[in-house]
Amino acid sequence: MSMKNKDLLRSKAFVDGKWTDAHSGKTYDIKNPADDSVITSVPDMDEEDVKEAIEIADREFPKWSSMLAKDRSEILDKWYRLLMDNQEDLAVLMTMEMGKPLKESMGEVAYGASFIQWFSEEAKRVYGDVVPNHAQGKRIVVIKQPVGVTGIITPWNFPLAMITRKVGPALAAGCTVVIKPAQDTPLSALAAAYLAQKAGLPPGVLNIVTSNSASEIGKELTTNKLVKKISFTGSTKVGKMLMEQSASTVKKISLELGGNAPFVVFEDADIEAAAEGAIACKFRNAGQTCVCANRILVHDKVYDQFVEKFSEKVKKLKVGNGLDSGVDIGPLINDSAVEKVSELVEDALQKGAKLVVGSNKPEGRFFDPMVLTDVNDEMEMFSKEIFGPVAPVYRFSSDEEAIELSNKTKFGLASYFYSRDIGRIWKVAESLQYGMVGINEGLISTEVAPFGGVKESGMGREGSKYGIDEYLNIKYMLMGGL
Ligand SMILES: NC(=O)C1=CN([C@@H]2O[C@H](COP(=O)(O)OP(=O)(O)OC[C@H]3O[C@@H](n4cnc5c(N)ncnc54)[C@H](OP(=O)(O)O)[C@@H]3O)[C@@H](O)[C@H]2O)C=CC1
Ligand SMILES: O=C(O)CCCC(=O)O
Repeated sequence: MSMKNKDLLRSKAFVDGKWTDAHSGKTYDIKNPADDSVITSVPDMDEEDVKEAIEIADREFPKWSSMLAKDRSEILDKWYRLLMDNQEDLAVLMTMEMGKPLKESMGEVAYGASFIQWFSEEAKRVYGDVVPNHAQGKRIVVIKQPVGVTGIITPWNFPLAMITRKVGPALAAGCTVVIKPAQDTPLSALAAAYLAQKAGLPPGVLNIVTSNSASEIGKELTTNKLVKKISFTGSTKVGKMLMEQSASTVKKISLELGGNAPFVVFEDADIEAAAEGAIACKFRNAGQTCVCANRILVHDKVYDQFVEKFSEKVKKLKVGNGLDSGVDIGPLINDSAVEKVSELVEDALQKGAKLVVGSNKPEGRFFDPMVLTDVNDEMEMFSKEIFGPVAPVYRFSSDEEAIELSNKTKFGLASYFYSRDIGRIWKVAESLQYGMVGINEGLISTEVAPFGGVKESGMGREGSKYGIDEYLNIKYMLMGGL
């Protein structure tokens, strides 16, 4: 399968509305993780390049932010339509650079585009307030203003959606942006920028700096005084570092970091629905999402029944190159991801876990999806993000134990549980220390709901009516002498 519109494959960075090389002239290759074939190469930019992009974004900020919201909205809406008109080509490109099955890439393009559509609408609804006055002869008015130049750093697992759900609200609010996509997956971002330009986005409002020197680019974005906001999705380790660096200029920050999602099946659950939900939740993107079920916890009474049903479904998942039809699970992103998954499984096996489905012997970067039983909280995978197609199934025997095990982690992003008892549903949902809870549901991502975590999973919310606030400052004006 190949792309019809070859113009969507870009091999340069995008700065000031121009397709740009690195000052140094350096480039690096982008490879398909399924077979290591080189797709193209992109500029390997450095501190000097990103500094220039920041200055351009700063230069454009006054014009973009003072444009009528309705006009910004129209450009975003046009961009949304172009993304959807090119859904298939963008999906092929995404599968080539990232490996996920084509059907998931199609889904991600629609999901990614939905943030642009949603925020094209929200752009027109940035309301202020009139506060009842506290003293005679005075008036208080509250307005919201765009934060300013925004630095955006995104991961490889959702090469388009992680960008659009930051860029959508940022542009809608009136901010200009400098984006550093993941080094492995810059092509979806560049294709989206190409379409943004076609939609009429003025030069310099959206800039993409490609680089395989993340720390150099990150340092500049987080310490440059012209950047007023940092929005990051990725590992907790890097998120903490960026937070620390951003402290030097006290930037506003949004962090969407790692997760360790529990997926709890109570004894009164619809076991068939729970097994189906666990498949979607665990194996989406070959398990490489921060909201994937990382720990499946099942009540003792229904444990064997669940494992049997779930295992039957896992055995049916087809592994292969994401571009081939019918594939459910593609390759992992790179060799270090394969190594990390193997090590976590090996640690569990050594501590007594049983591998009941799949294999810990990858073929290249492809794993047969695994189900592990006899797992416990002493194993490393209980507390670490697996980020691979491995489903450990833990046992519990009371609601209290399920809640305690679920919350026994430094992370607090997504959680899921299955039950049909309304009293239990409220109690458990309120007790889970997570930003998001799926109840009898394994897929929770949508542009209309606030996505985000608590504890070391980060801060801030993306999508929904709340998402745009991350890119706005509140100002209050007190008028006296009336
Ligand atoms: N919450 C989530 O959605 C995600 C969580 N993860 C977790 O993190 C693990 C590691 O994945 P990985 O891709 O390495 O995640 P990282 O956090 O390393 O990467 C995410 C983004 O941050 C960039 N980055 C890396 N180091 C720095 C730095 N010092 N300064 C500024 N930016 C930096 C990366 O650039 P570059 O690509 O150039 O290295 C990428 O753009 C995964 O196995 C998973 O557990 C990973 C991805 C997403
Ligand atoms: O893994 C991530 O980085 C975000 C999860 C994707 C989503 O469901 O929005």
